[in-house]
Amino acid sequence: MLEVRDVRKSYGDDPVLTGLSFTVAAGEAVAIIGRNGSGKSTLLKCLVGAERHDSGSVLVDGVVRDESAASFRALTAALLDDADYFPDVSVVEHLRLQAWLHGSSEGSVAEVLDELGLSEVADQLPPMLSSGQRHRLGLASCFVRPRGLLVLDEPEQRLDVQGRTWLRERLKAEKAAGVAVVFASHDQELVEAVADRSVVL
Ligand SMILES: Nc1ncnc2c1ncn2[C@@H]1O[C@H](COP(=O)(O)OP(=O)(O)OP(=O)(O)O)[C@@H](O)[C@H]1O
Repeated sequence: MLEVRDVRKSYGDDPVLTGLSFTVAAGEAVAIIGRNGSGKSTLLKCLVGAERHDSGSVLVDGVVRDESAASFRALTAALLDDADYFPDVSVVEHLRLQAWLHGSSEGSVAEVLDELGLSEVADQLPPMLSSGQRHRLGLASCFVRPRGLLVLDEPEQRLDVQGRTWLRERLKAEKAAGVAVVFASHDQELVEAVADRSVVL
C-alpha cells in the first residue's frame, strides 16, 4: 500500500530525515517513534504531501504519491499536528462536510459523533470546545469518511483514559478492516497494542 524509499528532508542546514525507508501493507500499522524534535511530524507531513521532502520517494500502490490527485485524497485520512477548523462551522457541520466530500452517509455522522463522545457538543463551534474535544473532532473527521490509508500524528494526545482505551481498539479495528495505518506516538502502550512494526527516528 505505502512505500517510503530513502526519504530525506532538511530545514535549512539542519537534516531532519536522513534516508528513511519502510513499507506499510493494507491491514498493517507502523508506529513512528522518537524523542521530541526527532522528525515524526515532518515525516508524516511528507507522507501526505503537506511538506516537501528533498529526495527519495513516497509511493502508494506502486505509484508516486500525488497529493493533488483526487484518488490519493479519497484514499487518505490524516490528522496532523496542525489541524485547524473553521471557527464558525459547528462540530456536526464539520463532519457533515467531510461525509459529503467523501460520499459517506448522513447516518455515519451520528455514529461517529456518538463514538467520539461528541454528541452533546455537536452544535458547538470549535473555539468553544475543550482541547480534548477539539482533538476528538479531528479524529472524528478521519473516521466519518472512507479510508484505505490512515495517517495520525500523536492520536493519543489530550485523550482521557477511556479515550485512550477506545483509540487502541479503534486502531485495531482499522487494521482488521484492511486499512494501512501510520501513526506517530509517545504512548508506548498504544504502540505495543497496535503496531506491527516501529520506525525509530
Ligand atoms: N517548518 C519548519 N521550519 C524549520 N524547522 C522545522 C520546521 N518544522 C519542524 N522543524 C524542525 O524539525 C525538527 C523536527 O520537528 P518535528 O516537529 O518533525 O519533530 P517531532 O518528532 O514531531 O517532535 P515532537 O515529538 O515534539 O512532536 C525540529 O528540530 C523542528 O524544530
